[in-house]
Amino acid sequence: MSSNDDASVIRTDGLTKRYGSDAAVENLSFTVDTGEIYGFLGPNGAGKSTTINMLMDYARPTEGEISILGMDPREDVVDVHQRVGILPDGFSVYENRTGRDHLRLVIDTKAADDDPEALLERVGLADAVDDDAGSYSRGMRQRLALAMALVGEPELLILDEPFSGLDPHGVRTIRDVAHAENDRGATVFFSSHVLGQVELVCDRIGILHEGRLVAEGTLEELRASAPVTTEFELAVDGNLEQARRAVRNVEGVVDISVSSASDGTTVGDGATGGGPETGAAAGGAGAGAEADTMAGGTIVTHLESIDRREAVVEALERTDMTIRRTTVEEPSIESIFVAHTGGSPAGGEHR
Ligand SMILES: Nc1ncnc2c1ncn2[C@@H]1O[C@H](COP(=O)(O)OP(=O)(O)OP(=O)(O)O)[C@@H](O)[C@H]1O
Repeated sequence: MSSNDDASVIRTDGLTKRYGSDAAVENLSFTVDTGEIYGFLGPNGAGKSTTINMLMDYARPTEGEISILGMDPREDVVDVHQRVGILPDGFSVYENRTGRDHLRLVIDTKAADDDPEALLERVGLADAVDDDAGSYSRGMRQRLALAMALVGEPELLILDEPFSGLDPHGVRTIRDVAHAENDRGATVFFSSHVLGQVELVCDRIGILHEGRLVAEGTLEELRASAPVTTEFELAVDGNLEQARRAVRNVEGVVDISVSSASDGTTVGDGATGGGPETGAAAGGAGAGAEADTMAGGTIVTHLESIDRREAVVEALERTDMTIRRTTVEEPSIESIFVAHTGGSPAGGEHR
C-alpha cells in the first residue's frame, strides 16, 4: 500500500472505459481533495456509475490511471474497501435479513466496532432495526444502504445517486449525514442528476456528459464560465431613454429593457454588445414612451457575467440617473447544466 503523498483523495488521469466500440467514460481526469464535498453531476448514462465502479475496482478501466487514498484500486482493493464507505447505485437487500443483520455484516467485514442500532437510528430506521429488509420500502432500503456506508468512519464516502427513491425527509437525511461526515473529516463524493441537491451540498462540482468532464469548479466558477446570462435589475430615477442608450453599448450587456414607473410601459432593446437575444420585453412601446420615461422606472439587463454589473452602474452614473436599488438574479444550476450538456435537467422528482 502506498501512502497518499498529496492532498488528493481521488485522482484519475485519462480514465477510459469502453464497452465494445462505445466509450462509457472517456479520457477522464479529475481530482477530489481531502475534506471536499464533490458533486459528480450528469444526465442518465453520462458515465457516473461506471466511474465509481472503476474507483472501487468493480469494473476495470480500458485505459488510464486511478489513485484513491493514494492507492491503485486494482492492486489494493481490500484496503480501498476497508477505508471507503459506499452507497452503490441499485443497492439490493438480503430480503430475509434484518437491518441489524445488514449492518453486522459490514461491521464484521471491516472489523469495525460500530453499534448497528446507533447507525440505523442515525438514518431514521430506529423503528425497523429488527424487521426483515425485504419488508423495507425503497426509501428505507436507501437509508439502510447509507447506514452501511457509514460503518467504520470511512475516510472517503462515495454516494452513487443517493437521493433516488427518497421522500423529502430522506433527501434531508442524506444531506445532513453528508455534512456531518464531512465535519468529522471525511471527504464526500457523490453522483447525482438531482441538480438542486448538488447545489445545496457540494463545495465543487464536475459535470459529466457522454463520458467526458465538460465543466468543473465551484458553483460560482461554473456560473461564470457557462454561456448563460445574469439578470441585473435597477430601479432608477431620471430619463430612462437616456439610460437605455448609455447601457446598451456596455460590453457584456446582452440585452436591456426599461419600464416606466408612471405607466408600466416597457421598451425592449437588444444590445449591440453581441451574444444571443434573450427575449427583451417590448410590449406597449409607443410614441409617447420617451416622455413617460422621464420620471424613472426599472431597467432590466441580461449580462454575460455577473462581473459586468459595475460597468452598467458606471455607465448610468455618467448620465444624470439616480440608482435607487439593484437586484441580481444569478443563473440557476439548471441553466448551467443545460448549457454544458445541451439537454434538459432531469432532476425534478426528488428536489
Ligand atoms: N456493463 C455494461 N455494458 C455495456 N454498456 C454499459 C455497461 N455499463 C454501462 N454501460 C453504458 O455506459 C454508459 C454510462 O453508464 P453509467 O451507468 O455509468 O451512467 P450514469 O451516469 O451512472 O447514468 P445513470 O444516472 O442513469 O445511473 C451508458 O451508455 C451505459 O449504457
